Amino acid sequence: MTDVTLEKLTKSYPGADRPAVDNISIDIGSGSLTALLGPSASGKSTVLKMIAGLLSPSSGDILFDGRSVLRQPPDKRDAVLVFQEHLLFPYMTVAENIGFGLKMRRRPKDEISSAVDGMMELMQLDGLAARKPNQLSGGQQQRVALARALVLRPKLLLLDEPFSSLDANLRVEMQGLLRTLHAEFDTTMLFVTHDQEEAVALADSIALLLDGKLRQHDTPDGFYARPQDRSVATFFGAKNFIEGQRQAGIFDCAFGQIRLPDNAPVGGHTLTFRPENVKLVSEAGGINSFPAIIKSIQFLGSQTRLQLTSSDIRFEALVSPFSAASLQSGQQVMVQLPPEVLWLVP
Ligand SMILES: Nc1ncnc2c1ncn2[C@@H]1O[C@H](COP(=O)(O)OP(=O)(O)OP(=O)(O)O)[C@@H](O)[C@H]1O
Repeated sequence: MTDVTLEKLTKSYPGADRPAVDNISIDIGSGSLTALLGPSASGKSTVLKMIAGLLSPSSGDILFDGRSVLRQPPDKRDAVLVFQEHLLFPYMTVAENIGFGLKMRRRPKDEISSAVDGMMELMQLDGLAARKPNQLSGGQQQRVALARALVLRPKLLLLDEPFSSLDANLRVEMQGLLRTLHAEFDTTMLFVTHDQEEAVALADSIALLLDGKLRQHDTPDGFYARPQDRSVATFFGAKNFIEGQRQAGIFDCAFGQIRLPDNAPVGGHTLTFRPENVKLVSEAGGINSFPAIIKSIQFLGSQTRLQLTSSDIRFEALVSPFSAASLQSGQQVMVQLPPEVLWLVP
């Protein structure tokens, strides 16, 4: 396991008008499963390649367990990078692909063969040893790519959009497998994804990159409960942003005097709350409750989306289909925003 620290890491490609990676500082804890999350072109792959040693930073440092690795070539970093396109050797069998790294390290033949057998079993690749990559499904190819990386027992495993080419069911299966592997191997894992749901489902910490900058590094629930700013909240699906004035523990806005939680950040002037945290209540008078008119109702299967307005301010709620069963557009309802689900962003 390796603790990875990025210190003011910056990469500017020649001719670009802004750095692809801009002054990123972060500590990726030893043994963690961390997602590097961001939309396309936010700099995720560039960070991964610099950590793997395939690209040199323009400035800043990369430390493994407190020591700079900038002068170490990729093969000396004990970090293995698995690409989205698997990049298996097409002319080698599955077993040869998996054993390739150990062969390069000149390990004895019987050691390679037992390590390969062990990985084939762990990755549920039994019976496929003699196949060539083009005789495998996409999911099987991804398993072979993971096996080829993990057989080297790297201290750091880097995965670039590992499951993006797989269909939804296979994706969920591979995500489960990755979590199992993380629990089984003493490896720090850092994976790149543009999919916020995948990051939340898999990672124990998420680093969000937007335009090459690190916007927030937090636990998955931290991004929902405590987004640092509006762009972070929006990336995580927040819809409700209400302008107003903060006065101590109260937010004065179109909904009235809304009581804030004690930990609401100082300096925030926009109230945000998740649609799923809006409560429908039967009576007026509760804390942070106010009337609203239903503008539209959309059945989504396991939830129902309500578009609401109160004092001409639109907001969204997600409620259970059961509690929405008797509702109609145009109807007035009482809603409640419990203080603990509220947050302020700048
Ligand atoms: N070799 C290169 N030369 C010049 N510019 C590059 C190079 N590689 C990447 N870039 C640019 O750097 C920026 C970040 O690219 P990067 O591939 O790191 O983003 P990403 O977040 O991984 O995107 P994606 O999810 O689309 O793969 C982009 O604007 C891209 O065009």
